[in-house]
Amino acid sequence: MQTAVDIQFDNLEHYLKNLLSLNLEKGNQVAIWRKPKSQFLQVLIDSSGKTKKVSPQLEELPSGFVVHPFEDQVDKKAYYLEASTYFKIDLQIPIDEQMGNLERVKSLRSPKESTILINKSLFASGENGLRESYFECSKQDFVDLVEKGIHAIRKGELNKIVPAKLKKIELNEGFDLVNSIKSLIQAYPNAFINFFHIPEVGSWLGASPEVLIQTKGEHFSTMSLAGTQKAVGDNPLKNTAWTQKEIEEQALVSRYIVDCFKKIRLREYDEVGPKTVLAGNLLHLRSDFKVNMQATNFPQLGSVMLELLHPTSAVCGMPRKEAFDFLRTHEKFDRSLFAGFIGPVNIEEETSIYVNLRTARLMDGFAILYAGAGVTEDSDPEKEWEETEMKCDIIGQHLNLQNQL
Ligand SMILES: C=C(O[C@H]1C=CC=C(C(=O)O)[C@@H]1O)C(=O)O
Repeated sequence: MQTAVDIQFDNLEHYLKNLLSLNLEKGNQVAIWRKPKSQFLQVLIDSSGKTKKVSPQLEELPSGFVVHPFEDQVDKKAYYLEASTYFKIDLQIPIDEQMGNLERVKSLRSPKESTILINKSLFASGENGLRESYFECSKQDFVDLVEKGIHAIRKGELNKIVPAKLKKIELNEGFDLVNSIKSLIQAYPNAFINFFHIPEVGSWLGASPEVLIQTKGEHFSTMSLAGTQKAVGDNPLKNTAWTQKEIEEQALVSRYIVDCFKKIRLREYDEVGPKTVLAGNLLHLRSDFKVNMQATNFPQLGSVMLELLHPTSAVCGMPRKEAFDFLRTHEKFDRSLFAGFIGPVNIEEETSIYVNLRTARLMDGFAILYAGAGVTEDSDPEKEWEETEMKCDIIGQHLNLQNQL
């Protein structure tokens, strides 16, 4: 075995495979992410050996990573990985030129050996807690749910609803997590690429397009993201037309955010948009909201808005309570962490919480993909189904890659 001093890694993948195999084997909790448009891969390891839950009073938390399911917990708490170790890797610099800034890995395994060990630890986990979510959702189940939603909207019980489905796909025997992370990073520069592993909860991999709340210094931001179509042609951002249904669907999410600001009597905010944005090979409509927390005297706006916003009408519906009750009654599976929120807290003086969308739960031999679609009065169930298929593909395409062992 080589010692820490003379260990040489061929490349980023080789280093990450060694780092992950060692930490997963030890039972550590791990979060790895790359923020939209960033050149850094950020790595957090919680080696406390304890699964922790905290109230998401973000401003008071030490550096960490939060993970909250779609449903509010009885105790209103989120899983919390504390940063026993935190560092970042510059994706534009060869790994051997930045070893001094990275977590030391004290033994060198071949990529193949590391991948086998990663899979052993990755899949040994997650047996507790969220098991009831393993359920197959047929096309008919989803279409029926959309029709029920449209019916409830026509009766005036709801304005908008976001039914979801789950889709089980087989994983190749040599599933290569690190290769999938790398592939997602390259494919989706505008997404929040994330992987997290909490032994008692499970392992998830995703590429979220949606910020729930972000705070940096005195700046707070959030966004309303909705309306989906496939990006086609040379310049989809300029040449896309949106239907009334999609415009309304997104406007309802913006209205939801503005209603939250109203609840706390916050009047000074900037709203820009909606504009067309690219998320993978999909287009959405997005409006950005910004608040100066110092000027408005709202130092805790991050936590306050997190509580008010989640789950937004981009993943649940409007009115929130009625939409939530509708999904609880009619959606036949547990969303688990899908459409919950995840992200780094107080790391480098920034907090960035994303909606857990375009995501997969990694299981032994298979993955569960999740996707929802915003339904309004004018929705076509068949089209909503196709939309969820496209959303599932965003992650699904990057799981069973050519085996590179
Ligand atoms: C619920 C999802 O996306 C939301 C975010 C953007 C566009 C959406 C839509 O067009 O329905 C959804 O509201 C999902 O990806 O599963």
